Amino acid sequence: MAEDRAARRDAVGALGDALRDLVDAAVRTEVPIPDLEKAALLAGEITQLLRADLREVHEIASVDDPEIGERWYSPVYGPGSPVAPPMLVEDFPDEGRCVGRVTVGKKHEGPPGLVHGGVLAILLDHVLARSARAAGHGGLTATLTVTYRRPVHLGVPLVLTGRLGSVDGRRATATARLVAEDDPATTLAEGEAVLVALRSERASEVFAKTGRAVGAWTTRSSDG
Ligand SMILES: CCCCCCCCCC(=O)SCCNC(=O)CCNC(=O)[C@H](O)C(C)(C)COP(=O)(O)OP(=O)(O)OC[C@H]1O[C@@H](n2cnc3c(N)ncnc32)[C@H](O)[C@@H]1OP(=O)(O)O
Repeated sequence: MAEDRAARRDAVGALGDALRDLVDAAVRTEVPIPDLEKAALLAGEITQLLRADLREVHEIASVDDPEIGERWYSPVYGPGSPVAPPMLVEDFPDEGRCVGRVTVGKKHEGPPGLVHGGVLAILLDHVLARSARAAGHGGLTATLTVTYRRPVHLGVPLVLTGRLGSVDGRRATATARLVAEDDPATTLAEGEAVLVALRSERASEVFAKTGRAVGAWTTRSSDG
């Protein structure tokens, strides 16, 4: 009997939570060497359990909805991803806007106590692309410009706002701003992007190995 997808999503999210706790502990621990060795053995046992049934790298997860673009293992927002911060994102499609909320922990540290700049770039890229997609202009990031204005500290609740700018054929522009939740007047970082929607025949080529429909990366008309 096919598994219930909602129940599987719950289980994937619970494993994601547990693994994120594990990763946080792994990058912060100062336990003695024998405990590190024991933890490595235990982690190996978990790996063996999960490897009993693996997807190929291009295969889309059974919990995903590729038409809408919902990805349960997204490194940005995926509930099942051990490496995602994860960011919670809310779409406001009528306003061409989306808002992400995230607190970045030790695993994404750059300079001591600060968030890695590459991690800020991925968070900005996500809200930039998503603000366009939510308004019906799905596309790949063609250019991304990040301006780092202030150091961003670990453990601080952050708010990222992406806004769709102009749309010209398959090309859209978007801007994004990153602030601390408790100091919304101070810009910590900004992003600008050009997003280009794939022609449908090109999308078929690019995503052929997934064996699935991929409407979310083209200019959308029917997927929702
Ligand atoms: C709910 C989930 C939300 C998920 C959000 C996830 C966000 C993730 C975002 C990403 O990370 S995307 C992954 C990283 N990006 C890529 O992999 C893109 C790789 N590059 C390409 O595939 C192609 O270069 C690209 C699709 C961007 C453009 O190829 P095309 O062959 O479709 O472009 P073409 O040359 O036909 O140009 C189409 C239009 O775009 C314009 N264009 C293309 N590249 C451009 C560029 N770099 N800058 C400005 N404009 C550009 C081009 O001028 C033209 O404008 P016009 O129609 O007005 O003439």
